[in-house]
Amino acid sequence: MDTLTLSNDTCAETVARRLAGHAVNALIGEARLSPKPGLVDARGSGSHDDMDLPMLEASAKSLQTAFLSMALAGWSRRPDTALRRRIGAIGREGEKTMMKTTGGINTHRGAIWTLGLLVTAGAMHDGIATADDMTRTAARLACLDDTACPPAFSKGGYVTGRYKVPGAREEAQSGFPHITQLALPRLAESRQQGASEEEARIDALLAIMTSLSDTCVLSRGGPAALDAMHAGAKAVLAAGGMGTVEGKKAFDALEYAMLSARVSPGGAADLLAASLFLDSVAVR
Ligand SMILES: CC(C)(COP(=O)(O)OP(=O)(O)OC[C@H]1O[C@@H](n2cnc3c(N)ncnc32)[C@H](O[C@H]2O[C@H](COP(=O)(O)OP(=O)(O)OP(=O)(O)O)[C@@H](O)[C@H]2O)[C@@H]1O)[C@@H](O)C(=O)NCCC(=O)NCCS
Ligand SMILES: Nc1ncnc2[nH]cnc12
Repeated sequence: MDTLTLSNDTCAETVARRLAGHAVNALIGEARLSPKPGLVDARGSGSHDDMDLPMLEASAKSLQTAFLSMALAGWSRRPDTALRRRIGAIGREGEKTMMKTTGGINTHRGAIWTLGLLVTAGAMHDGIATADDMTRTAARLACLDDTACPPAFSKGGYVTGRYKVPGAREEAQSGFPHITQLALPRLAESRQQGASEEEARIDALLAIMTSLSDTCVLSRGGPAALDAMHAGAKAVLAAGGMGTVEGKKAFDALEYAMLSARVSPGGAADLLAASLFLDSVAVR
């Protein structure tokens, strides 16, 4: 191996480890963030009776290897079908590892998809890219067919077909608009307005919840629950967000509604984790 190859390999490994580490940290940061309506957080299990914070943290840590493999596979490459198939295969292995870790509970299937694409995209740009570069490249990858992916029933596939709305696949294929147009701008705005870091992150989650067709909410609660989530999240932000007394009051009402309907915005949680990932690795 010549010196150039060796240094390129070393660089790939260093960048891939950094990206995978940030992805896991983003998942842990999302899981610990409190309060979140309906979701598992540091206070409890929200609308879930099969998940808790230690399980989410263990699940996040178990995905380090999958994210590392995706980043190594994507290093300095352009999007093509071979790469799409490769990360699909790694993603399915990651799902198996997650399921083994959680005893069969689906904690992070959507996150493996969203963060997997973004980690790969980051490595395709050699670890030096803006959030827009990474989301655009991830979208190109998501638009490619993974012909090796076995067809299987999914709740997301069922509700997106039934209610004619976009789901996780379409969010990625359209360049993650809920991250680039809602979460990241809101995170910056709330920080600038003097909200604490925790409050700013909750505001970013709420910004996603104002508009996402979250298939977790749809499959448990139908369109009425989804509409209530959109309206409730808008009310919190319109009241000034989590950094204000009125915003916190509106948040309590939203949380009460989501817990009563036993719904939980798992898709929005994944997109928040992906936003935190981009916030920590993207070049500005
Ligand atoms: C392309 C895939 C994402 C599959 O998508 P599909 O929609 O067909 O399948 P689902 O199994 O439904 O997974 C989608 C998960 O994505 C999250 N999500 C939901 N809505 C959106 C949205 N609009 N935009 C982005 N992301 C979204 C969500 O994941 C989170 O919630 C899960 C927990 O849900 P919960 O309802 O609480 O738990 P369940 O046990 O499922 O239900 P209950 O019984 O409790 O009610 C958890 O996974 C969170 O992460 C959706 O669940 C992709 O997964 C795929 O093709 N995979 C194959 C392998 C591959 O290619 N991997 C990727 C390599 S990069
Ligand atoms: N905090 C959380 N609670 C429930 N489901 C999730 N999926 C991803 N993050 C989650």
